[in-house]
Amino acid sequence: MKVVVTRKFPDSIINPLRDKYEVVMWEYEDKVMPRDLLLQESKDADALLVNLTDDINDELYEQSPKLKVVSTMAVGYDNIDVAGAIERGIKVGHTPNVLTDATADLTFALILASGRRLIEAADVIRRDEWKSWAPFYLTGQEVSHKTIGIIGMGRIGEAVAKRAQGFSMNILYHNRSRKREAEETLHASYVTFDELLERSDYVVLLAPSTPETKKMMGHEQFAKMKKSAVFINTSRGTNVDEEALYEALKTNEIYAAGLDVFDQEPISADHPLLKLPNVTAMPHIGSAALETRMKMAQMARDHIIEGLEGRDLTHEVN
Ligand SMILES: NC(=O)C1=CN([C@@H]2O[C@H](COP(=O)(O)OP(=O)(O)OC[C@H]3O[C@@H](n4cnc5c(N)ncnc54)[C@H](OP(=O)(O)O)[C@@H]3O)[C@@H](O)[C@H]2O)C=CC1
Ligand SMILES: O=CC(=O)O
Repeated sequence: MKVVVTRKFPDSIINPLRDKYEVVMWEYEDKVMPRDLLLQESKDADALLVNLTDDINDELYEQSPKLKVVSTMAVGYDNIDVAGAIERGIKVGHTPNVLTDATADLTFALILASGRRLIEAADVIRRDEWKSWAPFYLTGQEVSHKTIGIIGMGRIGEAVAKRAQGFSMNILYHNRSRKREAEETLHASYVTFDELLERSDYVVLLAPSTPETKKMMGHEQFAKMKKSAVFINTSRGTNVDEEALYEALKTNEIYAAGLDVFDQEPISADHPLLKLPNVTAMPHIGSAALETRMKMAQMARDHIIEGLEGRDLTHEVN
């Protein structure tokens, strides 16, 4: 059987696949496998080990009759046509849980960095512009004791809430469904989307990218936020209307934003958002801790073996 791997992985990850199957692996870790090559190699492939930059869609399924497993090294699977896969009996695997803490850590780092202007302050020193201590120099927003509103209180949302408890924050959340257990253990209050926007000092978006969440943060939503509020997005860029976010930040309708994800990735340095001092931007590194990425790679690899051996995938999307 043939497995196509769309990024270069270390031998320790790939050798267990090589022991059993023919493996075709793209030669770069940091470059996307060209679409035409992916399509070419997928024609007789039994399984694909992919990531969030690969578009796995009908065009690919139609020309890959042997395909049995698509395993992505990510928890989000908005780049995969899951319904199309299921229709064809193709199993789809993803990597939840192992990246929850690392992504929650990065989310909280963005909360602190955006609220307390850390990147702006570090840049002042690098540019040799620090003149003296001053009473109101580089003052930001407090984090401790403030209200955090989590949109998408799932695995990562709950892990962010746990961190927020350590900062004595008041925790609000909004999901499509209530999570009574989380309300008890995390002392979180369920509120409507609008109430969350109106009351939160830190609005944190952690809902997946779906047709329902597309641009769920737009002009109307930013207008409802406090002028002193900080917006954090570690979910997907498609969940935000970036023009509306730019306007809200530029006109001080909101205080700041911390962003790990963008509508177009990689975002260009010319993008208007990146010209604003009150934007802290990261290149989609939510889960980028070495130990985490190794666990994700192992899990994604193991899903290939499980699927090709005819077993259920440990973390199957259905
Ligand atoms: N920046 C990065 O590097 C990373 C980003 N991510 C992103 O984070 C997302 C969340 O991951 P994870 O916590 O593991 O996923 P979960 O599925 O555990 O949580 C997602 C939560 O979002 C809620 N949700 C879904 N649709 C809506 C909606 N329309 N409105 C409000 N809430 C909604 C769900 O609750 P309910 O169904 O009740 O609405 C659920 O509680 C991923 O899908 C991915 O996009 C993940 C890892 C790393
Ligand atoms: O964005 C990352 C993911 O795992 O999803």
